[in-house]
Amino acid sequence: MVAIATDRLTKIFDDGTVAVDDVTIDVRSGEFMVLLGPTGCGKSTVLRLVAGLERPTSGQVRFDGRPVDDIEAGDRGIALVRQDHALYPHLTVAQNIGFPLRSGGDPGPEATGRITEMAEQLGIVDVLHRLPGNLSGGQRQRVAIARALARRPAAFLLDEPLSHLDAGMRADLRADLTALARRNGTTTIYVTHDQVEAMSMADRVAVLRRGVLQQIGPPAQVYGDPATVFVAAFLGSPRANLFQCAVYAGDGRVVLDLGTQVIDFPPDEPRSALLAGRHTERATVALRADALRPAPADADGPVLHGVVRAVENLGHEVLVHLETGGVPTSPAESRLELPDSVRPLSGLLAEPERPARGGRWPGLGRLIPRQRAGGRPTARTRYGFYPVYDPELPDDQSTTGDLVVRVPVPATPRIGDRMTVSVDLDLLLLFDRAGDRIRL
Ligand SMILES: Nc1ncnc2c1ncn2[C@@H]1O[C@H](COP(=O)(O)OP(=O)(O)OP(=O)(O)O)[C@@H](O)[C@H]1O
Repeated sequence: MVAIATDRLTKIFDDGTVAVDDVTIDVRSGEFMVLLGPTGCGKSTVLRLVAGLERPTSGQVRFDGRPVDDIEAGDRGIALVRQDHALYPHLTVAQNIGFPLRSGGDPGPEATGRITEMAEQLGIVDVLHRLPGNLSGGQRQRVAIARALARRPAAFLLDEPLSHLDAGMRADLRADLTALARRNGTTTIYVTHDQVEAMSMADRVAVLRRGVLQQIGPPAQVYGDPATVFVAAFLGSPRANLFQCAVYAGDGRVVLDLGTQVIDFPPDEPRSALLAGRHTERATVALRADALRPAPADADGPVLHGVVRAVENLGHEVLVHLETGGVPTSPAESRLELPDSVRPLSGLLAEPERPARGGRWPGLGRLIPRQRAGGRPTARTRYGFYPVYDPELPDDQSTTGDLVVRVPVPATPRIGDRMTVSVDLDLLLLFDRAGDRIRL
């Protein structure tokens, strides 16, 4: 099977849209690579460039190390399946699967054997004689996949092939497709905006945002060790809780100041020393539900307190939304770039309002949510606004000021209850104002 590489691939469309921006990805022979990102991030364009359906503005696509710029799409030996499966309506399932074999000049009996083999692998033997119009959406997509794989392509490209299907069919086909690709050892590039598909199917996942590659790695690594705040926010269900904070070190304490409360770090350890070196820096703290555990109100160690605002019962567990007074920034408002916000905080601290050294916690309580005319709370600090959230995340994926915590069903609290959660500092993720990870 072929190894596919994109080398500094860039695609700028005639209208000036930069769809793919300097993307370098190596897909190993036989690997299942998932391109993941929100709509419009350039996933399909990368796929179309690999397939030869678009020409790059700059950069190269290579198969087994050889540039394929001069090879037409039809001669690249790859199969492409999209969500709109485009079967021939007047041909039976068997004829559809066999179609590429016929045009490829395969002898009859061999083609018939291959059709049966593919139908068996995709669980559609029973419908071989039917016309596509008499199939379910899931069956049609299975036929499209069987047809694409029938002529043993060197690589298999799939563009959101499951997005039209209902949840049950999607889950079935997801598992079958992964097993099929692995069994045949086909190099596969699979495009999706669905993180569950990415996490469950990929050998490695490449996360794209606005045409730029954010991170590439095995799913568990990208989830657990995200390189950017965008990746942290995009992967995971429930979504990571993102809060603005300021690093504060003084009086023998190292804290992340969330405005109305703080996350304490034990003072005598290496990561606290690292953090202390960032004293007064503004950052984003990402807390996944995995990092939070209900705790007694007087628990030792780093904790956050809140009031239960909503309870989502998922059957096996409960997601509790806690109002903690933390400061989110809406995606729309994160576009704000006030002139102040590009000035280093140290400079601002040098100004007359600078708090006295060694005094009480001047940083605490400075991050106060303030209601603006538009009604949305925004970060209001003495240091100005704070555009740390990602405008690319659609509204339903953006965070509110809530902290979402998993709670076992028997311990379900009521709305209005006060709750304390302990914070696992090993799982706490911190990002600088550019959205890049601060590794502690
Ligand atoms: N032919 C074109 N001309 C101009 N702009 C284009 C063209 N094709 C795509 N784009 C733009 O390029 C960007 C990337 O598009 P692309 O389809 O690759 O994204 P995507 O991540 O696959 O999104 P989706 O999941 O919605 O398909 C988008 O802003 C899109 O509008």
